[in-house]
Amino acid sequence: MEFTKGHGTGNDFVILPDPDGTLDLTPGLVAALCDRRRGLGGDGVLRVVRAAKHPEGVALAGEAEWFMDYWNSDGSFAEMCGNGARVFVRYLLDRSLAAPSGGTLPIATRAGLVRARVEGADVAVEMRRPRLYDTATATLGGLTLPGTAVDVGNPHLVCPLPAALELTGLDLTRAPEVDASAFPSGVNVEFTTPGEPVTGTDGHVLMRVYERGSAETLSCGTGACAVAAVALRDAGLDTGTVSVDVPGGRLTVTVTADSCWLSGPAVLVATGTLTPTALSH
Ligand SMILES: N[C@@H](CCC[C@H](N)C(=O)O)C(=O)O
Repeated sequence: MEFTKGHGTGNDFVILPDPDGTLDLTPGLVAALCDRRRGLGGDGVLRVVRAAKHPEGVALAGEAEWFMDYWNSDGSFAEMCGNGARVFVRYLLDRSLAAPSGGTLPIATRAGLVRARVEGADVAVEMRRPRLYDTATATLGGLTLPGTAVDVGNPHLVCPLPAALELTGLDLTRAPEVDASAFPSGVNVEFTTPGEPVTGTDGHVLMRVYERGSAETLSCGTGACAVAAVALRDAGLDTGTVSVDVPGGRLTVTVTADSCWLSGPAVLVATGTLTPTALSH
């Protein structure tokens, strides 16, 4: 089985080419691949499959040739992965499996069609405009923080820290507790503090994230979009550009009237051959 390893600001993925959708990808195999000691290691798996050959992609096959079949490292599915989409596009271009037309490349995802644009070392993807729809709390080590629930195709809860607390002080080795009735399918939880002003942007936020299905990661693209939308709302703005610093680097988010662009580096680091029978699943 051929694989490629890639990442976007440290959010890392095992990429599996499966153009005709013949691979028997199971939750157990995904978890074994993502195991950092016994497998290849990753926050998730990106299966590269023709939209026409995947039951969840076929409806978009007329608009996009490729479907991003994203799985979290615990073997669960997610509707969307912003960094994954950026790395997926880097892979398609690197392997000459697709080429932008009119500057953009469409890909199909469980959250619908996503358009991508290459900007040198960066890949930008256009996703739906984040929808701020509720309030909820997250509890971490006895500390309960209010937050904003945000839909970016997948669910997020954005919790700004009180001024006295530092992001680096949070213990994210365990999942924050959230109200399960507010998030019946689980939620990704972002913790934020304000950053220093960055030239050319309307905001600068620092964030850490505990991802549904993958625990703490170095970056979360959809999480950055959720965080940017909350920062803009808190600044009294409806649209704008926000720099979001994650432990793995910097993402730039531009929220427009009807969509959201996520931009940052997307890197492929290795390609090889895997022996699936050697994986403990
Ligand atoms: N890291 C991703 C988000 C991956 C999915 C998430 N864990 C979920 O279950 O919704 C990103 O870059 O957006």
